[in-house]
Amino acid sequence: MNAVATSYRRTSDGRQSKYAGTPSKISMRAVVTGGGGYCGYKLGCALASTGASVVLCDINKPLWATPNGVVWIQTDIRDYSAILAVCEGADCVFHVASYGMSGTEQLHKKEIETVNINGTRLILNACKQQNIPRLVYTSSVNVVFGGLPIEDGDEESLPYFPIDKLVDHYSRTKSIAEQMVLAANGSALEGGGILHTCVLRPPGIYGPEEQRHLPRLAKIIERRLLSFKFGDPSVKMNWIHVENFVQAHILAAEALTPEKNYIASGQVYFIHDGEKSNLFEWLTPLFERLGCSKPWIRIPTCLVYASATFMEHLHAILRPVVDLPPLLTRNEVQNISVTHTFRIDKARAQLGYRPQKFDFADSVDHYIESRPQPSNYQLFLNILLTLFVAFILVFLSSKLDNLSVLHYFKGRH
Ligand SMILES: NC(=O)c1ccc[n+]([C@@H]2O[C@H](COP(=O)([O-])OP(=O)(O)OC[C@H]3O[C@@H](n4cnc5c(N)ncnc54)[C@H](O)[C@@H]3O)[C@@H](O)[C@H]2O)c1
Repeated sequence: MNAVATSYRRTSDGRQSKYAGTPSKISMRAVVTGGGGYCGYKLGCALASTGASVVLCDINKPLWATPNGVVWIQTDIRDYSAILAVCEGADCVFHVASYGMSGTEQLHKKEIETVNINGTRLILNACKQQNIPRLVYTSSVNVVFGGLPIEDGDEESLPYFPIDKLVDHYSRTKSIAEQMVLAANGSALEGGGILHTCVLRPPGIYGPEEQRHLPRLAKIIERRLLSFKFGDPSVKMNWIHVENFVQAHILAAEALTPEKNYIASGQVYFIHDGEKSNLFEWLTPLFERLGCSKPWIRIPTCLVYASATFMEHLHAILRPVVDLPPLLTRNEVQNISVTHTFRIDKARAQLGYRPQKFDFADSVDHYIESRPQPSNYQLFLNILLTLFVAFILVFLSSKLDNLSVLHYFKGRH
């Protein structure tokens, strides 16, 4: 607890905020769960730069140095006594931590459920016990998108996608956690007062030093595993730059205060850059900077979906021996091949959210400049993987008509 107290005393004086619409000075004691991860860390640093004192609570240490006003405390959000200690004296919790969003993590059901559902429950309980009046929850567009097209959807008209029909544990658990957070809005705090909660639903996040999507996509492209494209070229999705993500979170926390009439209390908001694009077009700078040609072979989405199903099963069978990451999961195939775009009018109107313009190519440049060069062993592995995937695709093509999963997928479109 000393570390927390020390960090709180180190509250810096007000410096100018570079985040549009956010106050230039924030006197807040904030806890950021998942603060060791990309977005949580950036959020914590931005809060500190505006004068807040910040505790990053995460099982993992941030990859980057913590500036003045920020302290990292190793905390598992499934450990209630640890959370209680970290939350003591805080004014606002940004609950950013999650598990299982992409790649092989998506298949680790038990970890996903304990972190995303149980962890969220404990965080909410800690807010009530430690009299923390504000909680901003980072959710995901996946709570409403489950593989059926959504064009310019808004918060009021889109229902939750039925939980039992979501194909991945991450989306299912984010949906359950989001609903728990909203249900907790208005709960009594133990020392008097009320807990105000709100939810932000970002799409895919990008930015310099992003660790989750960009390095993985680059690897896949370099291994020529993305030599094919799938899905209709008119399919669109949104993205959000990490600085816009940060801006929205700071504004949401402000909008849970009496000064802002608690306007965000019990509300959900879609947030993104205010643009939509086709994934394969959007990735053009990455293909170019890696010196790889853009995919020109178009293969049926149902074939890719079948491969993803096969790879998920293979992963489950082999997991006791080796954790073989699937190239794509079913959820990722849906994300790429089905339009899902959202309106951000509500965030603009109620939070004052004003997304700044960013170029994905800048994040790619940053990645290319800072990454280590691939070794000969990695190049050899790339060739092996390319052959393996080619084999699976040929095998599945020959079985195409016999796979019931394809009939299922075809039936949805
Ligand atoms: N990255 C995206 O494209 C994207 C898209 C939509 C929504 N989101 C949401 O945004 C949030 C942040 O995403 P990110 O890209 O920074 O992810 P990230 O993986 O970089 O960060 C998540 C952090 O949570 C931490 N964590 C996991 N289990 C924990 C536990 N038991 N206790 C404490 N900490 C734990 C991890 O160590 C990690 O540092 C997440 O809630 C995610 O669901 C992300």
